[in-house]
Amino acid sequence: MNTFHYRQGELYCEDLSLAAIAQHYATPCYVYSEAALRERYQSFSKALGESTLVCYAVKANSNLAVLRVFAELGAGFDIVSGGEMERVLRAGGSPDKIIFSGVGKSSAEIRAALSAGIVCLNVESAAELWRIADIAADLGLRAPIALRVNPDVDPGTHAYIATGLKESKFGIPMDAARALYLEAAQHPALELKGIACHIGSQLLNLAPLAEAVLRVRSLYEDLSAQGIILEHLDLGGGVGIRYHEENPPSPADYAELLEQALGDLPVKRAVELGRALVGNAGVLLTRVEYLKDNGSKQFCVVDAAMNDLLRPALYGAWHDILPLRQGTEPEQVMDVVGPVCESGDFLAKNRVISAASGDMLAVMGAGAYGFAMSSNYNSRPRPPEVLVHGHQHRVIRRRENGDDLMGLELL
Ligand SMILES: Cc1ncc(COP(=O)(O)O)c(C=O)c1O
Ligand SMILES: N[C@@H](CCCC[NH3+])C(=O)O
Repeated sequence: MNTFHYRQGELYCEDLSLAAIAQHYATPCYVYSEAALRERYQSFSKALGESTLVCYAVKANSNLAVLRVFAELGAGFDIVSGGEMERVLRAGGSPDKIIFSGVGKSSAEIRAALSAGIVCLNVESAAELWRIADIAADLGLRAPIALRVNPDVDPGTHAYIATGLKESKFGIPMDAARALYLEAAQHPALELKGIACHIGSQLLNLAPLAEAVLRVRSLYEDLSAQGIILEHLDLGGGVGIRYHEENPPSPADYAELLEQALGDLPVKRAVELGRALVGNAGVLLTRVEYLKDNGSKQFCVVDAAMNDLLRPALYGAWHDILPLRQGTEPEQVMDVVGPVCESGDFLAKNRVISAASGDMLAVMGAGAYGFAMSSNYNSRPRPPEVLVHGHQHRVIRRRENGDDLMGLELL
């Protein structure tokens, strides 16, 4: 699907000119395509089939309107906080399709999740397991749980977003998990539902995931042999997307991997996809304030910054930057930088760009971990978010103003 495309020199989102949107809402501004959200979810859910619950990993983009699109499509949700659970429920998500991951669930979050009746808590340590058991017993419930195992495989991604290596804080080592299942099976307030695993994000090569899935399978078989029959295997998220020249796995590649590894088991599956569902459904629009020549270095100073899109500063991540109107300015090699007082505040380094002051640009691939990781650093209001549907656009989160930035403080 060609969500963002040029028509007569203007960049469009679906049937709307992004320049017109930038003029309407001012910049910086996030824009998402509803058609792209739907298409990405449907292609994964179709490829993976009915035996797999496709959960949307809310952390990637937790806007209520985005969540509502996925809820309407029947998605499950992978959450990592009580706040994310509130948002999913507010957007119409069903508790019986919510999975709760994360290494540091508080007692209040566990109590809220159990009371809401979510389908499974993915447990990350023995200490957390016994806390969940105590809270469930106190509530007079049985807690539905999976242990998140750490398969110790190298996902071949950026170190900050690799989660399945033994030195990472996530999951329980396989042998410890095996023993913990046997103990947990004796506890009356625990209901053993499945096994969970997630090895990292922006996976471009499926071989490490295949290895992890085989380790999960082996644990499932061991437990079955000991009389512990689990209902589901949650294989996590992490399918990568194309930001620049990557060649990410397709939904069909991913489905084939799961089918080959698990197709003969009488067990349901869940996946937790974030970036693959929303990453290329969104852009960040920005305007060029100044071109600046420091002699040896050229800068394109724009009105979006690391507080709006942190990925380049945090991971050195590449995002394509395209003009909203293809112009005639000569191309130059420039750093695209924002107004924030940090030398790490850049959206691109040494990029060939044709731009003049006042031009508008789109930072591509900004639908995942864009607004979700934004902040008010330098007391900058966070940008609005806009959803496009065919010829229509609507604001789905308004721009923050000075009152938003000071409203919670006491002099
Ligand atoms: C447990 C868990 N599930 C799902 C995801 C979603 O990852 P992605 O956006 O790469 O699909 C993450 C993030 O890495 C995660 O930690
Ligand atoms: N924030 C990361 C992904 C983190 C995945 C969550 N475990 C990124 O932008 O690539």
